Amino acid sequence: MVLSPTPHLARRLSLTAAHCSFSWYSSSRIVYPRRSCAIGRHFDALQVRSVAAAAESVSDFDEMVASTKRKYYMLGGKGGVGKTSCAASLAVKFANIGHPTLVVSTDPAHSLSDSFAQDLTGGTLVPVNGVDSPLFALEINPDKAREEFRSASKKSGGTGVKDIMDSMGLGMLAEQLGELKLGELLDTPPPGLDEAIAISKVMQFLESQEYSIFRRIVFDTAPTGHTLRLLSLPDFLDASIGKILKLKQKITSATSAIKSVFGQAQQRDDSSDKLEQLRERMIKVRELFRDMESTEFVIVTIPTVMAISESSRLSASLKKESVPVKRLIVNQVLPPSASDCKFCAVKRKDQMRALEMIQSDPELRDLKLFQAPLVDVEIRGVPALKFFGDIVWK
Ligand SMILES: Nc1ncnc2c1ncn2[C@@H]1O[C@H](COP(=O)(O)OP(=O)(O)OP(=O)(O)O)[C@@H](O)[C@H]1O
Repeated sequence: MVLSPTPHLARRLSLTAAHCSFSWYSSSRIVYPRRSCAIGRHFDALQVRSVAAAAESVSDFDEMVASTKRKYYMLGGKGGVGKTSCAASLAVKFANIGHPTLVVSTDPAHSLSDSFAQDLTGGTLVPVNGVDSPLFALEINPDKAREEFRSASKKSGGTGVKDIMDSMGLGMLAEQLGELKLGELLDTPPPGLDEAIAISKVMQFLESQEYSIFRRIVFDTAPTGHTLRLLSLPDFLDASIGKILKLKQKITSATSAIKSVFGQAQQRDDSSDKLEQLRERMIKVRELFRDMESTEFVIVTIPTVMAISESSRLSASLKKESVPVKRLIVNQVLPPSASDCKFCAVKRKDQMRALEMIQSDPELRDLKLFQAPLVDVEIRGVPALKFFGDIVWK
């Protein structure tokens, strides 16, 4: 099969390197740009065969689009491997296939705006232009989300309650509160907190009727370290908030008894409600992460030993936490070439070694593999994302 990009796209993605020019061809179900520069043909044939062998369990994208039920895809991996490019291209592909889609960045260092070449900042849903079905993007403002959590928690269980207790001479309870280490949590939020709050915020959006149209939700997540901490956070926050609320209840009944003695009216306490809501949302985030029916974590990696080792650890952690993980994208794979560029040949050999690692890695070998070629232009804007997505998501 030969793919011929439109002249416009060919210009945008003029896949030409200093010494090579490209056309498109497919091997098995993988489509590669073919370079006309001359690397030994024998070597090339070997490379094509082994890349194809390494990718024997090539993805079945049909499975990802088949259902009209809402599905969540979380793309994550090591920093800089191409998570945003893959997430944005997947979102464009879903939308063009006919699924109204929302793409969300929960990475505190957002790059969705750069990827779509559109201003998507502001923490609200922004329509992405140039796709067939509705595609909206959302970059959660981590500072705002964290502030919301801080103010809700502080009012309900943090300094606010501690001050009240101190003023009432309930120092012992204040000490108990100290044991919760809430102050620490609020002042130096652990990595992953932004993301947990961001995801819970998205859940809040999606609960409303207005957003029920979305069938595919694609998350561009923060690098691996954040993800791993994020997985344990809902449990941690659930437990912390649970303790705070229990303590708050004790204090409230104590204070209401005192107040009734002095005939003071009870005041409605919104902060507890808010904290309870946050807790419920955290529980939903935890459930969402483990829902085999609707959620999938897609690992994005590149063909280097370091990145694949990290992906293996990520996969193991996800499985240990019962997070469904079925697919692996290997991005930036050097296309086969007919040139004798020494650098390319050495680099490709190196990549082959890394690709072979996947086949023998117990954490990765059973995952469905997607390969994305390294292209020599930035994948930026909807036409480029569409083009890239058509190569990757098959
Ligand atoms: N297959 C590819 N070919 C060429 N360039 C690529 C490819 N994939 C990604 N890039 C480029 O690499 C850079 C980083 O990509 P991207 O922002 O998607 O990575 P990321 O994993 O989301 O990064 P971060 O961890 O910083 O959020 C971008 O300039 C992007 O255009």
